[in-house]
Amino acid sequence: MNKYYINVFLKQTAIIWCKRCVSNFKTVMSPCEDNFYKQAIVALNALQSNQKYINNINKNSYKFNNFEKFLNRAGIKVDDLDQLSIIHVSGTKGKGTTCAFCENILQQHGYKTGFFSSPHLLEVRERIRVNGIPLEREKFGNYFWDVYRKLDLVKEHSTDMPGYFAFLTIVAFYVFLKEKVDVALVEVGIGGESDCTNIIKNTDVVGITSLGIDHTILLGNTIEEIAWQKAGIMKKGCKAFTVPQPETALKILKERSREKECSLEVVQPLVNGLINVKSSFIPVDIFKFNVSLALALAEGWVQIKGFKSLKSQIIERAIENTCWPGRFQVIFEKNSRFFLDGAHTQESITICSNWFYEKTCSAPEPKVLVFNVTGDRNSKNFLKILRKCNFNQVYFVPNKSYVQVSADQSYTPSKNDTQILICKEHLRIWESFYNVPNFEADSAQICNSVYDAFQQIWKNNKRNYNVLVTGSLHLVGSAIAVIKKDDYDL
Ligand SMILES: Nc1ncnc2c1ncn2[C@@H]1O[C@H](COP(=O)(O)OP(=O)(O)OP(=O)(O)O)[C@@H](O)[C@H]1O
Repeated sequence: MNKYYINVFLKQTAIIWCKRCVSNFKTVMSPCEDNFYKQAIVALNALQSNQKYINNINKNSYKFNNFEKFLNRAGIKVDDLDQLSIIHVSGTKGKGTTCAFCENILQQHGYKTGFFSSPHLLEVRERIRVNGIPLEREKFGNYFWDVYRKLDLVKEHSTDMPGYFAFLTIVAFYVFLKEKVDVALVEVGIGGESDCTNIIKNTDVVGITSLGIDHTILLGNTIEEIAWQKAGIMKKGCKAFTVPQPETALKILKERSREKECSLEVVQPLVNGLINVKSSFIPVDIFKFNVSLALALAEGWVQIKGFKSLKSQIIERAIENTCWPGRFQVIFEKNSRFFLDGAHTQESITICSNWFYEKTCSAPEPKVLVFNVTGDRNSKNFLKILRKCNFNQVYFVPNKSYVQVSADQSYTPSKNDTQILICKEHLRIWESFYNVPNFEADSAQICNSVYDAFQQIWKNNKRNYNVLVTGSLHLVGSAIAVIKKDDYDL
């Protein structure tokens, strides 16, 4: 039995690794097919990165940025997207988890599902799923090159190509049309109003998950501004759902739903008896919001399509065996417990540190933090929250699995490498806590990669540790790549 099937930690941590999850990480390929896929990744990585795109755009004029032009060049007219029945989801936190639950509920009722999400943990193909399974490498490669060649053929100058996220959005639409999915769950990239996924004109169902402060450069500094952006995905005649939100944000959502001429329902966070369903991979505070919204989206969708009502037994089973790696995931490896959660907003870091604290407060093992953040997020606030866990050892690391491991993963940080500079800033902040009364921490240091940090943890075979990896989903992805090295073909 594969070692990461093992649901390790006694009764404390019930992780349900369904077969769907495992297949996320393993595909056997012939060398030729593998090469085809790898070339696709190289071409994809050469497109403008999301970070560069964000740095270059003007907040007030970034709407779609030529997206329709690129979509047309790929052979898709905006009207063609009307063939898809879409559940469009925005929000600050919980989009991925909510969509994963909704996807599984609909799939287990026999509908063919498509799901476009971001970011990925290990491989980009995780972002485009059909029937709950990421596209196989070969299929991803085929679809990728279909779209890439069409765009490349007619480009007017060398940089006349969509950026990384826009390109993947086109591929996702292309896949869902070709695969003739019954329902396409589409998670926005950033915001809503101006996100390229919002090119869709007709949406059946809209979900807006918990709102909070993130991506402020693009979306604004207040919860009201952010709510306005996120509500931009509502469409005339759709059914929109959200979870309870701060009052001022909810007011904006309601105004937007009137303006867009659609209904808006605030879904209460407790789904009948479902709170007792044995899916404890996420803390109950998050579970009740994300699951209730997921169920409302699924029910809203069958209603709008005029299909039969969902069955409670199937719903329960689907909720039980949904998994969404990198979110409140616990893996046991080489005697240590790794708690992985890609929290990267203040609210999420609070929930994540409470989760880790509750699971480990009475455990005798030393506590270790492996941390990084990306973008313009305020790491000081995050670290302030995390310090309450009383870590014995802290590692600040770039979002890299290994230093110089293979051609496309190679990374040798220089002294002035931006990621190392960010780690230095984290270390400086952490060391400033040493003056805080009752603050306990043995030591903190910078490592060049997650592997380097884990080696330090594993070098002492006799000791068991509780290790929290958080601050960035990219960091969590790198950690999974290191932990699952034997199972996963890097
Ligand atoms: N309802 C929620 N409230 C607060 N935090 C949440 C909630 N749901 C998820 N999170 C946190 O957000 C992290 C990412 O979860 P998820 O992938 O579901 O959200 P997302 O909105 O898709 O995130 P991203 O914008 O980073 O893609 C989780 O690891 C968890 O820490």
